[in-house]
Amino acid sequence: MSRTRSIVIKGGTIVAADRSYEADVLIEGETIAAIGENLTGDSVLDASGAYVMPGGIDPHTHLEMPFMGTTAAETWESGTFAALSGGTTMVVDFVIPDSENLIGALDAWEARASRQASADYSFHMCVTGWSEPIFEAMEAVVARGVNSFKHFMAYKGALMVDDDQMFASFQRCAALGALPLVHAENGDIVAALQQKYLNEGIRGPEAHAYSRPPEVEGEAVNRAIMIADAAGVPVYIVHVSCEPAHEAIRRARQKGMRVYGEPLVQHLTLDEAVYQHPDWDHAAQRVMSPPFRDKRHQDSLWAGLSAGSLQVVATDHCAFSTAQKRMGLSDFTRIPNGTGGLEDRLPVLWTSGVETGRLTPNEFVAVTSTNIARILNLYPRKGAIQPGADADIVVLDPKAGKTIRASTQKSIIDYNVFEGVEVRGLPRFTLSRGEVVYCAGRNEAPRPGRGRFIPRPAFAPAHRALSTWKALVAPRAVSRDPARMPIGV
Ligand SMILES: NC(=O)NCCC(=O)O
Ligand SMILES: [Zn+2]
Ligand SMILES: [Zn+2]
Repeated sequence: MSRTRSIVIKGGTIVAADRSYEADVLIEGETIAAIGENLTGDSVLDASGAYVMPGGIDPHTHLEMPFMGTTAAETWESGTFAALSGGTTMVVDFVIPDSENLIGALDAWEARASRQASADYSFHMCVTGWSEPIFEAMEAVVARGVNSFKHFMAYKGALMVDDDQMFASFQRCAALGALPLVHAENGDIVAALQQKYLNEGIRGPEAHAYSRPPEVEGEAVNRAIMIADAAGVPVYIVHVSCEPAHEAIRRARQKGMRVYGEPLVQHLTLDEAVYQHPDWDHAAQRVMSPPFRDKRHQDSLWAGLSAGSLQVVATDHCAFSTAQKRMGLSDFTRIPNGTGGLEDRLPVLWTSGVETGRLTPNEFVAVTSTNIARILNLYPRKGAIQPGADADIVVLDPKAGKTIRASTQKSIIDYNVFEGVEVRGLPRFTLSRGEVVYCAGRNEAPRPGRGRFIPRPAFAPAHRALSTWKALVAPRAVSRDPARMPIGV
């Protein structure tokens, strides 16, 4: 019988969310077998001078997403290769059903992913309406290992749900032990502002930002949090871009509410000046919702990450080609919304976060991997360097650097929103379930289809705690002595 081959990662500093220490990591097969000194194995990966971290988890991607009359050009094959080469070993993508057939949509996403993905993956299911079949299907979705449901408060006339639909779906999430996610922008106000700028003849990408001011996001985040509280369920706000949104999350968490906030690496580092760029393509390539903001909002997001009021840094990787962006040449509302970042999230965050002292290396691991593994009930299989965990590991070299260029990226998109940015903190090796899937200096793509669907059970610990508490404090009928009741009614 053949013995499982082992690998030892030697000479590095293990950086976990809670501490850093020097040790070797022994991998047998797909999992971590031991952590200690002087470990031996069949082969050795040299991590001297480098950090050994849990592989990044990007909980917000839209690979090959059908959206705004086209389909995001980044495929599962190119997107997951890009992810691995940037140190991200797992993505969580959004299934968008175009009918009440949630399971059919899940099957379609799974078919694309299982054929092409080289990184592990999981899914969130989108709830884009409300009906008895959707209510029923949500249970079947959870049984398939998908424990999170996304709701869009924007994209009126397309994906947007109203408050009553969202409340009904949140209640269903509470009962099923699932986590609701929310794209929080007031879709009615956005639609009205879009019309106003079109009427005024402001038709370029700059109007995209004008029509989605921070207040529109702040209002929606407050509303989503209140609706979640009324439904008795935790809530996760995606792509938090500004202080009013962060403020709502911060305030709720101070009251003990179980609310999570996810800024994107793009919102932390790129600003709204891009929409004023004289080159139309440059501005349109950066159109996403919510739009990039000014420095005041970026400072708020950074503060939230170090203070703990924001927990996760994602990308919302939803990448369209320049040709696709030009669908909105004469009308900004037709520019497909979305930007890329999967390949660049870790190096950009390392450079702008850890190298500047805004994040410690341990906080970096927390916001790129461990926190989301906990929130999505994947921990410690993912998001941890410990015996028994999947050997999803990035050996990050803090001295290795590059200038980001679309011409050299793994992503198949013809531009990069971080073009020209100098970064350090590049992967020397990326391992996915014990296999070296990326090695700096070698341009070998991993095998498409090697990635695996990772099921996520319902009732994460925070969900269980909140439902216990809500049951304890739920309104109850007062039991009265009949002698103290009025007679004759
Ligand atoms: N964010 C964005 O502009 N596009 C992707 C879809 C979404 O998350 O709203
Ligand atoms: Zn969104
Ligand atoms: Zn998104």
